[in-house]
Amino acid sequence: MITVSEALEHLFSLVTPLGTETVPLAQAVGRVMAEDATAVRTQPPFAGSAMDGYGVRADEVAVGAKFKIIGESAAGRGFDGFVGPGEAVRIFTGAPVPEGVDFVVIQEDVDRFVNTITIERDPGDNANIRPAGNDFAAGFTLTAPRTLSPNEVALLAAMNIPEVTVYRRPDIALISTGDELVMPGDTPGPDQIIVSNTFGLKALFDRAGAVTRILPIAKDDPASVETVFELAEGADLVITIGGASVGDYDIVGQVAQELGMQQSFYKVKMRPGKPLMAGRMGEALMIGLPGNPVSAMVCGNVFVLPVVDALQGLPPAARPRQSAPLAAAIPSNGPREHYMRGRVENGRMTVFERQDSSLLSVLAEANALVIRPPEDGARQTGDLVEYLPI
Ligand SMILES: Nc1nc2c(c(=O)[nH]1)N[C@H]1C(S)=C(S)[C@@H](COP(=O)(O)OP(=O)(O)OC[C@H]3O[C@@H](n4cnc5c(N)ncnc54)[C@H](O)[C@@H]3O)O[C@H]1N2
Ligand code: MOO
Repeated sequence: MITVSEALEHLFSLVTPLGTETVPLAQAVGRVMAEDATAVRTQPPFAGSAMDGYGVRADEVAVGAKFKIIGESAAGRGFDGFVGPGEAVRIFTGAPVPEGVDFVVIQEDVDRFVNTITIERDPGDNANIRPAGNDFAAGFTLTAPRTLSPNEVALLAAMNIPEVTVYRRPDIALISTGDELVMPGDTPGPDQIIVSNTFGLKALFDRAGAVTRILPIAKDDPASVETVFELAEGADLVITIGGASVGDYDIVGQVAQELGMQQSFYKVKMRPGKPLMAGRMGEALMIGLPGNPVSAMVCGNVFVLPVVDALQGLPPAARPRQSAPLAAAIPSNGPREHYMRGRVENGRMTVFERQDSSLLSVLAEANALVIRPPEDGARQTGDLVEYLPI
């Protein structure tokens, strides 16, 4: 059996980043930018006032000083003239600072009588002026690749970039297998259960930028699995759930290979998630996830998300780990790398008692997978453990 990091390396070797497309800025959040974006203008393009008040000459600012108001500078409509000694301009936040002005006295520190102001309170040392280019200068570059956050979308807008070149969203086809499975809302027979992790996985992948199609559930017979595989035509990534282990009805690997899947690996030294498989299937990448709901979700986080990232042109790498001290002791680990469900709160990690890979109610409580190396000894309260945020 290979290790988790070896399996990830194998997966990355099967990935070729997808092509690119151009999208309007309003649809760019969460997408991976494919080309550097460079500002063609300086922001702000002029020295602007940071406050509402009166623009004057700094060397004249003193409590008791009087100024004559000679005009107004508003945002979008500046004052064209020159402001000389003893003169002031009424100025508003975001307005261009006129020539001659190098200090804005906020209006709360001033008494105004008709067209004259008197400084009543010490305005301090802050000139309340933002210099031109205070935010960024023309030529400033936001580098690619990066997954665009709302903050970066705002920055691109300020840079006057109306559309962005991004990597195409991966098309993922999700196939659940098993005679026992019915869709949520259907009426299950006495030996049946509701398909669940399919929906969790779609949510997980779509949040990472993919467009995930849930295909019809395949029955535990080769003809049915084959038919549903055909429906996956065109997908960048075909993901099966279940039928991956060694039971008589675990036929996914065999059918996939009959359809031309070139297997890269089968079985990983981890817990849960041991019966993971992957390979190439024509143009697509195929990943076979174990059926146990928590195993499927753990493998989705550990393996599929980095693949979704890499398909979208991000550097091939595991999702970053964090660390936290344990809130309570945990026993030693066995021979497989264990991804234990836990919850980090107020900087301390609680590892849950119940770790069976069928427990979605426990997974839903978790916000972390605590990573235990193989044969890791017992850990005490306060010991630092590594985890993957989920
Ligand atoms: N003799 C052995 N038995 C098992 C081994 C082993 O090494 N030797 N490995 C165990 C491990 S570990 C896992 S994980 C499971 C994985 O089995 P499969 O991938 O073949 O999954 P299934 O048998 O089809 O299903 C397992 C379990 O999960 C339920 N399931 C499946 N798909 C879904 C779905 N989409 N939504 C909700 N639940 C699903 C299914 O009903 C089963 O209860 O094998 C162990 N056995
Ligand atoms: O490794 Mo299985 O994935 O324990 O449940």
